[in-house]
Amino acid sequence: QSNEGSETFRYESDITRLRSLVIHSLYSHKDVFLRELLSNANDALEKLRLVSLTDRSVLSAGEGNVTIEINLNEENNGKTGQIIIRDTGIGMTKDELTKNLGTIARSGTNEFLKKAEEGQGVDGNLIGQFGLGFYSCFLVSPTVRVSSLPPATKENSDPIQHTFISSATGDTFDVFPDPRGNTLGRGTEIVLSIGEEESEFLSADKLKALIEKHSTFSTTFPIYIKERKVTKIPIPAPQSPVEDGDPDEFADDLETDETTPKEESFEEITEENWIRVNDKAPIWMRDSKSVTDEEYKQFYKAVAKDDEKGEPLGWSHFKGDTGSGVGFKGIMYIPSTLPKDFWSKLTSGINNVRLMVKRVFITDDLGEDFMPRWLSFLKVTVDADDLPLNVSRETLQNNRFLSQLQRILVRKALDLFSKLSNEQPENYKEISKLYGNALRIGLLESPKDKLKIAKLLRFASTSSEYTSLEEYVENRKEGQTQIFYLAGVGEKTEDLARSPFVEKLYARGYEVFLLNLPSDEPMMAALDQFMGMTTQDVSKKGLKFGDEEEHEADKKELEAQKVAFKPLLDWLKKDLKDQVSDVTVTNRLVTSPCTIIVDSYGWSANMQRIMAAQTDSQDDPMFNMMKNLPKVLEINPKSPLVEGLLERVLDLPQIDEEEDDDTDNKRTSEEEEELRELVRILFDTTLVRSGFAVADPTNYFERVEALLRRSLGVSLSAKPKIHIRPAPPTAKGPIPEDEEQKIEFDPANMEEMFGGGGDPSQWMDWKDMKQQLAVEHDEL
Ligand SMILES: Nc1ncnc2c1ncn2[C@@H]1O[C@H](COP(=O)(O)OP(=O)(O)OP(=O)(O)O)[C@@H](O)[C@H]1O
Repeated sequence: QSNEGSETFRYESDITRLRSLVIHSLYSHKDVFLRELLSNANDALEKLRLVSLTDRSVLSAGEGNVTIEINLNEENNGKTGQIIIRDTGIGMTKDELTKNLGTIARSGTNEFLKKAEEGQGVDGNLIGQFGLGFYSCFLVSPTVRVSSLPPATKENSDPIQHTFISSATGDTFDVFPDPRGNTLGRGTEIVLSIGEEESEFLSADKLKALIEKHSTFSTTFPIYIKERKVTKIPIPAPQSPVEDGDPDEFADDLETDETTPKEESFEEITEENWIRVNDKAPIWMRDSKSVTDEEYKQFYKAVAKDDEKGEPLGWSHFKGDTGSGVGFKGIMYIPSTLPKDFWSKLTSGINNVRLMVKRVFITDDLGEDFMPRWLSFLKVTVDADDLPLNVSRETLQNNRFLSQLQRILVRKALDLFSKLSNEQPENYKEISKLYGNALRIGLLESPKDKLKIAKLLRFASTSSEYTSLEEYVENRKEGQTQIFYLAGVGEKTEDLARSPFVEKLYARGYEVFLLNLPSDEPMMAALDQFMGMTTQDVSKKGLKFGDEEEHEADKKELEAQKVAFKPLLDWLKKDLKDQVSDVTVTNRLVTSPCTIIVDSYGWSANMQRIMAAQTDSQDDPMFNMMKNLPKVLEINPKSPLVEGLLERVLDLPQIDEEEDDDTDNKRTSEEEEELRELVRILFDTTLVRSGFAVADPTNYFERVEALLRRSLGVSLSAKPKIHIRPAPPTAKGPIPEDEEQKIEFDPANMEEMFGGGGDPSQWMDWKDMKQQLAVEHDEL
């Protein structure tokens, strides 16, 4: 090299690999170079600021800033040129230039090399995860020249500006004293030579757009860019004799054009101005009191490009400390729409948390389960004041800061929901419609927060279309210790309100939650207790009004009814012994003659339907066990129908218990057989009324028909008068050709046959569909 005092150094082997990997694998993400260089410049300026705290003299060479200049190569019509980035930061000595840029492997290197060489996700994300730093400049520039000058200090009172030169491919680099002398005053200058292929970067507008995209908030130091403005100034044309005359004289003359000034008569004036690019402080760094709603909404538009409505339903601007000394500031938004694929994406993670460190964007991929999936819709920007910039994702995930941050974000989210529910009740209705299901899942998945989440839920009930658990507890009746609810997935609340399980509670004036979301029942069961009350599925055993003790008369009446109805109970128990484990008298009914309940630990009818919707559940032993758990038939002693049944049973011919089995058949009188048929119909109907499925629908319909025949006086044995004409004998020979009717099984014809379905190969495989259903169920 011709530079005086130049020394040639060999790159460390890892660095050579890193350099070539960066260049090859990130080819399509070239524009990261600017972000990385600006981030380095910011670090250098921050370091200078730190040093200046103890030694003011280092600041003598002026303010801390970054400047970007584009020099076009005029010989080449501006198709090639240079980009020069200067900072007035801490700079580097000769030694530092050599070590920092060439010979010392940095923290993330090995991990990055491993990942990149395995071909794992070498894309924008990987760039975000690793500080690729300096070597990204080789993405756009085949040779890079760095000159640097540290400030004068006691230890180094007369620093000398040095230059580092390296090409993208060689395995050596040179360092020498800058032949220009100390031109920088302080700091670092990076000169990139831009070839024709990368000429898009030789535009101030392009660079400004890149800064806006990646680094608007990346530094508090001003970034200036030199803009060239070319203006054309007309040069007054020499006076012609024609123009001396009356101009109107030629007004209609086609030749007039000839008098307009020619191109040569313009002069180009180039003005160069330094324009500040990053003059806005990011809103999350500001005091929330100084930020207007409009500004919050504007920022939301920038972070939530996928929100069609573009307006958040609420936001929270927070700052704090993780407790381990890392301060942070952030903003979280509740979007006004859920992405269409939100529920199917729940398991694959949504990257809605943008982590910045000191305003430098680090990553929006903190791993699938950084935010609990039920809160993954929140759009969050968090800026930490202190985290190593070049941490990899693995080290990030193990970072204490992140696990603390995770807890804090959940808490902030719950606080935000709670604040909105108190302060903006109308808006909260919309929120709870959109996110109610997610919050229910949150209650199921986050036992620690279940009481907080429970307060955020809203339900319909027998007394209100929209109410909360807290309001429910407030409105409870004296002595009431249970929160009553009935769940029926997808059912209308009006229909649930008419269920036999609700009628007595409703008639007595107790409030019952009417729940129809799939997550409702498991959620209520998981909640178990709320403000000292327990949750009670009214279709299950264990319901208590709470005033039973005070009403001795009621209790006595029930006892008396148990005695009076004993013959009916005994008869039913015997007759329905395969279907129910017990038959009891109940006072939970008003007009319905009977109902079927399950044990408190069993699945309700609703839950059985949910579980049955799961593919393959029929073969699942757990499903079958839960499905066949004993049910109890409860009869309403006040129902005229039940009274009628009792009379019938009492009227049955008396059976002598002493007689042996041989005579058993004779004992089954015709009356008893008829009664048995009626009871079967009543039982099946009660199953349906109670939300269960009838075991054998064909049998059920035959019984109903028999009942109808009896009431119409039609003979039970009468057969339909119908003559069945058998099909002709098996056909022989080929099918006669008839083009019009011929339908060949050709996938290309499928569209016609089924009225359009696109490319059959794109159709969902039935197996996939089953799997998807299973996934949906699991999410539940
Ligand atoms: N503009 C600069 N001024 C002063 N020192 C610099 C400058 N740019 C780079 N350096 C030095 O060179 C080192 C290597 O830079 P590089 O960008 O490759 O990695 P890094 O800064 O350590 O990581 P990251 O890219 O995550 O910031 C830096 O640590 C710093 O010491």
